Amino acid sequence: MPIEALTDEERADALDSLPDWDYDDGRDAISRSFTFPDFSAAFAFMTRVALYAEKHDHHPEWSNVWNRVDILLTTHDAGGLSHRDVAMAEAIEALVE
Ligand SMILES: C[C@H](O)[C@H](O)[C@H]1CNC2=NC(N)=NC(=O)C2=N1
Repeated sequence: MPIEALTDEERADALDSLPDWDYDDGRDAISRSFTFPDFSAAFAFMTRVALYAEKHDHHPEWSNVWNRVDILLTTHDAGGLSHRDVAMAEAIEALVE
């Protein structure tokens, strides 16, 4: 079964439930920046996200500069935002709590 992008209604609900994430209209993606006390903490966070990504076969677009990690989530196989991105954003939120 191919992965489907979210419907407009599903997308609106997802964005409501993820208030700290920005919506990128051009990419049909969500993004958020995280800052940590130092590189070590940022990289530890990335390691935890990476483990989630491998387990769920869903991978972030991201970059890291010292204590900052910028994450963008979209589903390449769906050409836009899917339930996989929402699940990953929720998992990331739980990781940083
Ligand atoms: C073959 C493999 O299952 C796919 O390429 C997976 C891997 N990780 C992925 N990650 C993301 N973000 N989108 C995808 O469509 C995707 N597809």
